[in-house]
Amino acid sequence: MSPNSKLTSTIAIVGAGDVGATIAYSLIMNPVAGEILLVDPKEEVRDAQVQDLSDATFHGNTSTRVRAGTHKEAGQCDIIVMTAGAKQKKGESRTDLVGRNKAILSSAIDDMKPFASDTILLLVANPVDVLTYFAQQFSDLPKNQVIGSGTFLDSARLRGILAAKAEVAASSIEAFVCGEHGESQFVAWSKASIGGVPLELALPSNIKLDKNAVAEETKNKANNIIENKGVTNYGIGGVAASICKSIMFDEKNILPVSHWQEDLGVCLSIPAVVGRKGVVRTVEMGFSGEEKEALQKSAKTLKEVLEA
Ligand SMILES: NC(=O)C1=CN([C@@H]2O[C@H](COP(=O)(O)OP(=O)(O)OC[C@H]3O[C@@H](n4cnc5c(N)ncnc54)[C@H](O)[C@@H]3O)[C@@H](O)[C@H]2O)C=CC1
Ligand SMILES: CC(=O)C(=O)O
Repeated sequence: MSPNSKLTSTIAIVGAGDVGATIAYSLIMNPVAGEILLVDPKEEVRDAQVQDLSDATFHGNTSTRVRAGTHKEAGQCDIIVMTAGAKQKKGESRTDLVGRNKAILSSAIDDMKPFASDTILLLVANPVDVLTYFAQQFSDLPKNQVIGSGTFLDSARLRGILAAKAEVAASSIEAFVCGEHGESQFVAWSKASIGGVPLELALPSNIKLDKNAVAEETKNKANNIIENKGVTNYGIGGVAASICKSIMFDEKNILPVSHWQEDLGVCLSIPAVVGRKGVVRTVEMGFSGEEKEALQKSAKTLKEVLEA
């Protein structure tokens, strides 16, 4: 898509803080929507973000207009990206945010109703898998239309780490983190490949891969960033914009997003086909026995948070 082609779609970003604004910026740099609405009860911050982001549209993207919007208007957009909520302070886990962010989600959804029938609600606020589940309950939208960014960000981090070790482009690596966007996540090592060749075979012979260390480094990356700058915003900015693009242009990319798992009774990430209808289908991964166990464990952890 040329940056100046006519774009007619609308994306609302509910929560115009660090993450919301960075997602908007990514959507300006990689044009997806004709209009981006920022929604936030902190009006001064929201309006300042609108002005700053509007300045960014002068450089190449004249198709996207950024403006302040209401929750009601957000409910009518093609995609609603939900970033409203508290973020972790140093030492806090994502699940520590559940009480505060469930209340914010519930009131924001009430304010947005009634939703356009084909809107896609994309959850980003944490704990993202738990909030995706609650958003499905509160919104009454079809479950395939309510998805979370899930382990897409963790998978991007994993690919970056593997790419540096293997000395190849991250785009040539196929590797997924699955399960919870949190402590119980796991790497689907049995499906990892480089250039279509199984990881073990494709790695240079002088590289000894410590899988546990790589999985831990991947999992801990958010905490390490938050420890030093207080927020993670650029990674999720790119990831959320990619999901929006796959939805808006009906690209049907396979993305590890959080979505409803009928057999597990929770929302968590398994790679899925993502298009204009949201999750089109979950990919049958053929997990190894160990990975199946890790998936069950992740679902159990999430159920405990849902039922607490
Ligand atoms: N899923 C992921 O991979 C990632 C998730 N996050 C999560 O994103 C969330 C947002 O993080 P930041 O932007 O850094 O926080 P922030 O504090 O900078 O911004 C949050 C914004 O939400 C707004 N807000 C509160 N209630 C609202 C409502 N009812 N309607 C609209 N806006 C409302 C606040 O006024 C604030 O401006 C956090 O929960 C954080 O943990 C952050 C990075 C990655
Ligand atoms: C904050 C968060 O969830 C992340 O950066 O992974």
